[in-house]
Amino acid sequence: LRWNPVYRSTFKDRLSNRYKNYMPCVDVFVCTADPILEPPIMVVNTVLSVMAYDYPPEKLSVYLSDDGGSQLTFYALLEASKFSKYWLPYCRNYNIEPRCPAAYFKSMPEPLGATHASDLASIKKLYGEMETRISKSGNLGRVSEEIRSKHEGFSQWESSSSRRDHPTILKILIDGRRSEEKDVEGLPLPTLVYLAREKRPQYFHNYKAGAMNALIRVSSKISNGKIILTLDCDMYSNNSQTIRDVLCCFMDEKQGQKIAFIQHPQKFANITKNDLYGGSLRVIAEVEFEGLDGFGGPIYCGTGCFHRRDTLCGRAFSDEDCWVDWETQIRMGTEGSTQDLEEEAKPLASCTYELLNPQWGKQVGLKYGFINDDVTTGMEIHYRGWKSMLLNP
Ligand SMILES: O=c1ccn([C@@H]2O[C@H](COP(=O)(O)OP(=O)(O)O[C@H]3O[C@H](CO)[C@@H](O)[C@H](O)[C@H]3O)[C@@H](O)[C@H]2O)c(=O)[nH]1
Ligand SMILES: [Mn+2]
Repeated sequence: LRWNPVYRSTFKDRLSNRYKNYMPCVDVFVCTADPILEPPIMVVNTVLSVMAYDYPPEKLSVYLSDDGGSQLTFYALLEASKFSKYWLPYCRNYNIEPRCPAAYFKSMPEPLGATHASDLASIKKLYGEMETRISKSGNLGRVSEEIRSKHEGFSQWESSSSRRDHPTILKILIDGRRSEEKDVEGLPLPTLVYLAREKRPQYFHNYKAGAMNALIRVSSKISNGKIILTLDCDMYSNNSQTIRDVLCCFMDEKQGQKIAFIQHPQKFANITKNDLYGGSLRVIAEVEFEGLDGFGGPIYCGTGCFHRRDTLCGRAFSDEDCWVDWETQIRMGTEGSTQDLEEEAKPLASCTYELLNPQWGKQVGLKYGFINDDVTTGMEIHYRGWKSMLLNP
């Protein structure tokens, strides 16, 4: 065996030319667990960065799982859903990077002319106002009655609800199937969903793996994207082209069919000047991962990773049966109202669902019982015959 690092690059223009109308639906899962340790404004920045991917919005759905079960986080997502109607057109018109608003404003963007300057000033103002409203609630420690009375979503919190004891709270804030969900320029928006799975003190919830498995099931009813991106709430997307990059690999006719997941390295923005603690993870990101890619692929690291839905749900690899029809999209529940869809999906996130379906956490979904469920899940996928890839654009 020889160390055989692999460095990949993609040809996105060819993908677009060839598969224009046949690209799969993509579901993005963002996980959060605590409105104090993970401030809602940071969480919605992550959400906005992926809502703004350069990808057809009708094929993109973003889910926020809130294990904190917090009205503060829900309120922030509600604010973000309104802000996205301005943010997405702004990103599109000026083709900006990164599309995480906080990171973008911090980068001190130079406007390209007078119109851009005025648009930049107004979007910055809108963002600032949203941030102020969100932090007001944060400082208060609760969402005011005035705000609560304006959106029916808040009524799902019962007076007895606490983070460890509450029913499933599910709200489709933007239903991409509905034609009236448009941005300020009249273009469609991606679907946006808030989920706080049911929590009861007598049931073990399996931490992040449990949250991910609830998301896999709930999203299968709502958008059922064939590709799933998992993101921690403190990790934004720094490149709007990433979905297209990833699809170049998954849809590659020679190698793509063997690929179960595509991992991106974690990059941190708040590293000390001399990187005293080695936070840039250079050995992992620049040596080990490329080397692993030459031996069947890197491990799954929990965030920044695109999976095939069917593999995550337990499908084994076989040479005869590896062809994927990316074009057809079985979108569940295309009929019916948003509310019907919510009611249909809710039972999938209940505490008892997995008691009746004990394959979850074992053969299906993220594996339970490990502190690093991501690594063990990735290794099991490899064991079932699949390969993975590293993309480090
Ligand atoms: O009960 C829980 C606990 C955590 N999380 C979320 O899971 C993510 C990761 O948790 P964190 O406490 O930040 O763990 P880290 O050690 O920073 O995470 C690294 O290690 C984990 C375990 O290997 C991976 O799952 C992560 O993706 C990876 O970034 C965060 O977004 C949390 O909000 C939940 O959703 N529910
Ligand atoms: Mn973390």
